[in-house]
Amino acid sequence: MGELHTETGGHLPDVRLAYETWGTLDADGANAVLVLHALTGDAHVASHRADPSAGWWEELVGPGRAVDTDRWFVVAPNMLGGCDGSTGPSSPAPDGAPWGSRFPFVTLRDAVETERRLAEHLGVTAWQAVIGGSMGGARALEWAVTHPEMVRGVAVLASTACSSAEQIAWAQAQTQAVRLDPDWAGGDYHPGPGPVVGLGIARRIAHTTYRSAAELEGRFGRAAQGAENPFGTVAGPRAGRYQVESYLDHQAAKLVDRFDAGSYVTLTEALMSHDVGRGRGGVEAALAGYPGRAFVAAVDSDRLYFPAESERLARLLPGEVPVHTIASPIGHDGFLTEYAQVAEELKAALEL
Ligand SMILES: CC(=O)SCCNC(=O)CCNC(=O)[C@H](O)C(C)(C)COP(=O)(O)OP(=O)(O)OC[C@H]1O[C@@H](n2cnc3c(N)ncnc32)[C@H](O)[C@@H]1OP(=O)(O)O
Ligand SMILES: N[C@@H](CCO)C(=O)O
Repeated sequence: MGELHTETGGHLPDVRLAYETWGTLDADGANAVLVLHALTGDAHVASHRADPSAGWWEELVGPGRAVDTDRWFVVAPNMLGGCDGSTGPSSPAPDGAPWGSRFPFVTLRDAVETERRLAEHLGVTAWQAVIGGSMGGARALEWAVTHPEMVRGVAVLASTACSSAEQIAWAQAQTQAVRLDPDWAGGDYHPGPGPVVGLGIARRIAHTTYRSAAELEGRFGRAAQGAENPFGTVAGPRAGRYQVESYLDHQAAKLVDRFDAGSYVTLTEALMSHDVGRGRGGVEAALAGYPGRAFVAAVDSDRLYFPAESERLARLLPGEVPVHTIASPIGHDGFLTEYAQVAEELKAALEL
């Protein structure tokens, strides 16, 4: 994608974006749909011939699905700063060593600029829809506000127009957990293994906010993990655990296995900076300038991206925009597990 001067004055001499596509682009380049991933997601939204493994929104995208790949050319990039093929802190800098601490602070606007260049590279002239959940929804809104002439429809699931103090607070605990791990080494831990303890703690904090208290209670309650004695964690050398501790240990290990700590901090801080109203006279003024279609959905049990925030977003978008409800007991992650509930409404609202 060439060189990038970032919003806050950083410089990347040569940005690479990894992406996947489905379907065929028409000659006018306008039958396109952009799908944007959440914090630790990737470009693999759905299966395709080259990679038949299920994607994270498998039931949304494909032949005959709500985003019908027989009709639409679907594009999904890995975000700038990520670790699934796009340029991020673990990628080589011009001197061949990983960027590490030299990787600049990036914002969602910087990510949108790299995605705009990707559109140009692919020959896409307009998006019928830009769709995302959580951080993907935040980027989708940034797209709509930054390039309204290119965005005919936007879908924002479990997300907001700007990160709230509460969301920033949870995120800060996570970035601190990574940064305060001695193996972070100021961000220059490559080749690794790096701050795996800190990253694991960050995921435990994050994952708890992605789920609901009711789900954790119903699923684990106060049960012990197998024959382990939970009181062992306090009293003795035997590290007994509650079942929910074991579950979070597992979630932490899974993320540490598949995600780079530098990317985790970079993307988390990009999301903390999210504010479509920055430099545009505030959120209200920024959203008022978007003339396209909009679809907004919230998970009823979300305790990180409250449904009330989606209602505010819908009110501020021009026209009558209803908030569609994903009914799920699990919390924020419901936009990844039960999105199919709103797939038909999304298709209708964005004329897909
Ligand atoms: C694998 C990848 O590459 S994912 C790439 C794309 N990723 C993304 O888009 C990120 C977003 N995705 C996610 O965050 C998640 O995948 C979600 C939210 C969609 C689903 O979360 P999951 O962790 O799969 O579901 P769930 O909360 O039910 O946890 C199940 C896991 O907990 C484990 N588990 C359940 N109870 C316990 C326990 N008491 N102790 C230890 N582990 C436990 C299960 O064995 C299972 O393990 P597995 O995932 O290794 O099979
Ligand atoms: N579980 C998701 C939700 C973030 O909003 C992720 O890790 O990307």
